Amino acid sequence: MPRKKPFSVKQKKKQLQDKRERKRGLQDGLRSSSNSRSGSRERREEQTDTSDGESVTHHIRRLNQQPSQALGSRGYDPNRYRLHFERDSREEVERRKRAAREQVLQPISAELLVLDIWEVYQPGSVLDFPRRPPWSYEMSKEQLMSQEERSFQEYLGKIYGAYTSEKLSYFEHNLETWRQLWRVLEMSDIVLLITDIRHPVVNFPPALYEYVTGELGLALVLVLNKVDLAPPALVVAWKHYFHQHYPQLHIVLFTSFPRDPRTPQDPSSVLKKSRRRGRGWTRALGPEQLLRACEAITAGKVDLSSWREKIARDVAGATWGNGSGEEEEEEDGPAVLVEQQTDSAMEPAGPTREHYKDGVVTIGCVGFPNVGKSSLINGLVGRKVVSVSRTPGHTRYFQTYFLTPSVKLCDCPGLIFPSLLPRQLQVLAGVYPIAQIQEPYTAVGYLASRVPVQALLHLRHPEAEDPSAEHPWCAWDICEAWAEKRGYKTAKAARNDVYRAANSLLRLALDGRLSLCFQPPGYSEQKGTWESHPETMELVVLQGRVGPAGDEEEEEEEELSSSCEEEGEEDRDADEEGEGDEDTPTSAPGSSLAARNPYALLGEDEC
Ligand SMILES: Nc1nc2c(ncn2[C@@H]2O[C@H](COP(=O)(O)OP(=O)(O)OP(=O)(O)O)[C@@H](O)[C@H]2O)c(=O)[nH]1
Repeated sequence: MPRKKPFSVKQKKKQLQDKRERKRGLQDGLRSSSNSRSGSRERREEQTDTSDGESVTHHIRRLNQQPSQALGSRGYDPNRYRLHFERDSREEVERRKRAAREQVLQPISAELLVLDIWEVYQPGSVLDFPRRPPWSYEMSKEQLMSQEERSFQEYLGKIYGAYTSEKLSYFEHNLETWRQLWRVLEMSDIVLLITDIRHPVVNFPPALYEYVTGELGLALVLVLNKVDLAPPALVVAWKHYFHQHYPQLHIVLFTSFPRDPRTPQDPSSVLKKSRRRGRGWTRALGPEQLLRACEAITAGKVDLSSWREKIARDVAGATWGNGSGEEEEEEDGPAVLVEQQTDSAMEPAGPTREHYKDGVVTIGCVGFPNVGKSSLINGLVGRKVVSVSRTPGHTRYFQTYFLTPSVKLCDCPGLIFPSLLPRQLQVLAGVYPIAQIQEPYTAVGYLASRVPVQALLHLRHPEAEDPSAEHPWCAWDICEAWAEKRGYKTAKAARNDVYRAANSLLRLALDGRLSLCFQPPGYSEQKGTWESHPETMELVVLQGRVGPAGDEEEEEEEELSSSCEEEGEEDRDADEEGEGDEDTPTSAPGSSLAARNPYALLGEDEC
């Protein structure tokens, strides 16, 4: 019998650790390395980068884990494109929790709601996005993959070599997601960069602008989306800001859920959720503008008359989908949604790019998570063809859809580019799945320093005996007061559930019910000019024209007891939004709730 090899304690420990990891991997429903390009790395909690001879270790947190039952049933790994972020260290989380309990919140003046794109992205620095390294047909698939891995690790190494983790924003560490961007850019004739109008600078990486308009020589359309959530004057000011600094952009204003900015709303609307009924997706504002931009770009090389006819039909009410929630057969377009989750779909395109192949224009929709890419596609089509969710990272692989026989739309998963944005602001911008945040309190503090949350929600300070007396507030107090008001209790000790309250507040901000809008430099000084700008008037009229009529939307008040959220509020943002059963933000510009908000920009003097 062969003698057993001696085994050190250290080796034994390592063996056990590996075994545990393997087991955990299986429970997580992760695929075996043979099916995954990232291979065994997928199961590790750490990534090690060795560029520059230095070892840079990134502790990665993987979000949006899918249940293992989903594995394999449709022939692909649902966890392959999960969000991968650098994990906040335990010390950092503890430090932030302490700060949330101790730091008294100071209101921040309107001037500081300015976001400077140069500070956020430092154009020309290593805060770039990863590119597909050069390749040739002689390379095997494995060679190609490992070259991409290496180049990605070098990219990460450069960023971590230049900035400390504390300075860096959350950004995507999953190479698979970047591969999706590469593929979408290779396929596209026109690139749509979709941004949220409340903070378009957050969603506008200048490196992408340079790459698309310069290196690729493609047209870039900037979509300022969700314009229903900002005052029209601010929307127009942002439009001009981007025109001035990025002259090659085509800019389109869009909202999938228009509402009339002139209609005053009940201040208590912050606690109401509205359900969309009636024509739903067919009311989107912006398809006509987008068509005009595409007509200008294609300059007659593609026949877009079928798109123009479709818009005319939508406007006339004879739409492809009547918005009743029932799917309709399409009259003149193949109703094909192609899910591109296969490896072959992800392989690089040939070196020569054929524009407008077969007389079809391919429009790639890219942008950060949660900016409304999928909603925009639904809004263009006029019915739900791709699913929409509050959870960032919901779209996991790119999908294509023929809007008309000559117009192909391509929906890319949300991408988080590296920047120097505070992580709290990223959370409020919907980049991080709220239900999975380790420490939500400082993000609440960030919000409450800029929006008078206590006043808007009529919160009573937890230590206040006399409610009329002034009390200094910290972020924790706000969460505690909201838990008290909503009746959120912990299951074990029936104490105020502060974590749940913090999540709930962040969701109100994300939905636009607590409004936090940033402004371009110089906006406050020229506010009057923007308010009387002809384009502002035009936008008001346009939104009023397509905004929902009274019978198409109804509002429901959420009860102030925890029982109304028995489903588990932690999971609410994970739900896919269904047609006709959708929470929509109710704090539109001009709402009196917003009007009482001295820090946020919404309708300060509109009511
Ligand atoms: N108020 C308002 N909300 C919108 C609009 N468009 C999308 N939303 C909401 O924003 C959230 C995200 O929308 P999606 O269309 O799923 O966003 P996405 O960019 O595809 O997100 P990922 O799948 O994470 O990449 C959902 O809660 C939508 O209801 C809009 O025009 N106005």
